[in-house]
Amino acid sequence: MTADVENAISVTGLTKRFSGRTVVDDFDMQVPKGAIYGFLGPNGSGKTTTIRMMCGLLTPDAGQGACLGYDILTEQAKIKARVGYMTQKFSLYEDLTIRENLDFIARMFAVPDRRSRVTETLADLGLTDRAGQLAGTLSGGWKQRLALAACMIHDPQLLLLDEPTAGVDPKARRDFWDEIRKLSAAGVTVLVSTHYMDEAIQCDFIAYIAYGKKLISGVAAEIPKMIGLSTYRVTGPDITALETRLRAEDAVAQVARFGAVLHVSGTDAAALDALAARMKGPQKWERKEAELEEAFIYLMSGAADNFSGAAA
Ligand SMILES: Nc1ncnc2c1ncn2[C@@H]1O[C@H](COP(=O)(O)OP(=O)(O)OP(=O)(O)O)[C@@H](O)[C@H]1O
Repeated sequence: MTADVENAISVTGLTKRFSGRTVVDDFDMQVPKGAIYGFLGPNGSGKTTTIRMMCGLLTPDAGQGACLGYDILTEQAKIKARVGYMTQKFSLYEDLTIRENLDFIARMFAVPDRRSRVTETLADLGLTDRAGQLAGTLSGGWKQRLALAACMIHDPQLLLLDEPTAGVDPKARRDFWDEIRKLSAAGVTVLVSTHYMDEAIQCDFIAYIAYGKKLISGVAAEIPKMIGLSTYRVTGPDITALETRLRAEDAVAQVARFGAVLHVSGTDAAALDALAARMKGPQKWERKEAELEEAFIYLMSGAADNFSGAAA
């Protein structure tokens, strides 16, 4: 057992090769206990492989570290017993009832007082009356709540979420994140792998991974500053034509449109200021603090699948 009271996870030099190809390269990371940590990056960039190594679910070819106080190389079973994993796909049995599904998972994790824990979970979910219903007949939002409850049934200290709200309606999505916030406040550490901005902005910390390398990581609110993005908010007439013109400007790294408003960002503040001064007139240009939304769009804009391009 390694003593690390502050961090739920602390790893250095994690490296993984598949068929001679390095898919995760020298990855270091600390995840504070109770944090919601988002992993962003293109398809195939190594997010899942990284997360699995950090949690002792996959053995790295190089590197070391601790997860929940246990060595990721030698104490994997102890870590696994304390991890809840919610995959993107509904992974419960559609032709078992809601109660049977919870009971099955509780049995798998050898949950003490299994029956009462299942009954309690059903009550917490508000599904006591529907305990005998087949899980496959639930709506998407309810399936997701059930899946979350199932992967929390053994009181894990670490929760892994893989694009958790893909395909779920906005209300269910908000409820889901409320639930995740409560778990995080209670000390559960949450790792989220996602491509979606509305999942990314729920995270306290963000790591951006491309081609198996961590390109940026830190407190979510500080990511725009780390990238060095400057942003202007532009409103006024002929926004669509302006958008096209701006995309051709060297000073402009990206133009994000929010209804009738353009957020124009660049990494060279002086060049962007000069452009704003030149363009001012029909449209109003106001400097604004770059936010995580802009940073997310900027980071993900190069998000062609990994290993398909020249940089692979
Ligand atoms: N068991 C495996 N054997 C061989 N190659 C693998 C294996 N697991 C992952 N890979 C490859 O490693 C690379 C990284 O995969 P990984 O699933 O970690 O990426 P990801 O960023 O999570 O992708 P996505 O966002 O699509 O889930 C990919 O090229 C993938 O094909």
